[in-house]
Amino acid sequence: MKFHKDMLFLYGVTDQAFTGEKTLTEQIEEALSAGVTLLQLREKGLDKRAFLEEALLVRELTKHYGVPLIINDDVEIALRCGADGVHVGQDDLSPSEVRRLIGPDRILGVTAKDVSQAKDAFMDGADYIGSGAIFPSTTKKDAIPLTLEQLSAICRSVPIPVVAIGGITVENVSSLKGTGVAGAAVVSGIFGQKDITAAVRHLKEQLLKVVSP
Ligand SMILES: Cc1ncc(COP(=O)(O)OP(=O)(O)O)c(N)n1
Ligand SMILES: Cc1ncsc1CCOP(=O)(O)O
Repeated sequence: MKFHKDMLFLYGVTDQAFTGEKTLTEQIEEALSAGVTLLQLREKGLDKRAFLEEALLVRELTKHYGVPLIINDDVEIALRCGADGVHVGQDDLSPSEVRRLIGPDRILGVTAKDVSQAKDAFMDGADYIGSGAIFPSTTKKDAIPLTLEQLSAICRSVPIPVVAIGGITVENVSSLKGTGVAGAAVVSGIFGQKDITAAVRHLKEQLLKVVSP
């Protein structure tokens, strides 16, 4: 699927920590049906086999809803499940190596915590940048905090779109206005909510006031 910045508008990122009453696939289906514009399958504890099984299932769901699927960190799983792309961080496989492995047509997302990392990611073939944590995050407690000014500088520094991540909720998402982001990537603000459908709807309503076309 060809990448477009609008895909970043409301980017749902999964985490098993929030399953319980609903399974991960039930949560994902609710988020897809409610209107997330991109989905990242982010698994930190699964072995390869279980991750692939899950990725194949989620691939079918995302196809059904016409939402592109990104796999966090694992290029092999992304290729084997036929995902639309991969997201890597600064401690993962280098973006240029990932680009070589996935080819020119799949989507490559790269985490950048400063302008220099963002510029490098762009030069190495990233389609978009993920920057955060913009607000304190209980999902990734070791995430380095970024100010809104740092986020704006990253947005200005590269010609590719930037999505903000970290502690984003319906209550604080409007603070991203004016930073230049193309959207918000959200874990607990979607998957940690009892009513995922309402969370997605409310986040999208707020994001319409934040993201300029
Ligand atoms: C959209 C998006 N942006 C940033 C991240 C963080 O990636 P990374 O730094 O590799 O950390 P982990 O997700 O692996 O914990 C992301 N996943 N998605
Ligand atoms: C993966 C990641 N990278 C920076 S913060 C974060 C976690 C975001 O989760 P939440 O939206 O629940 O704060």
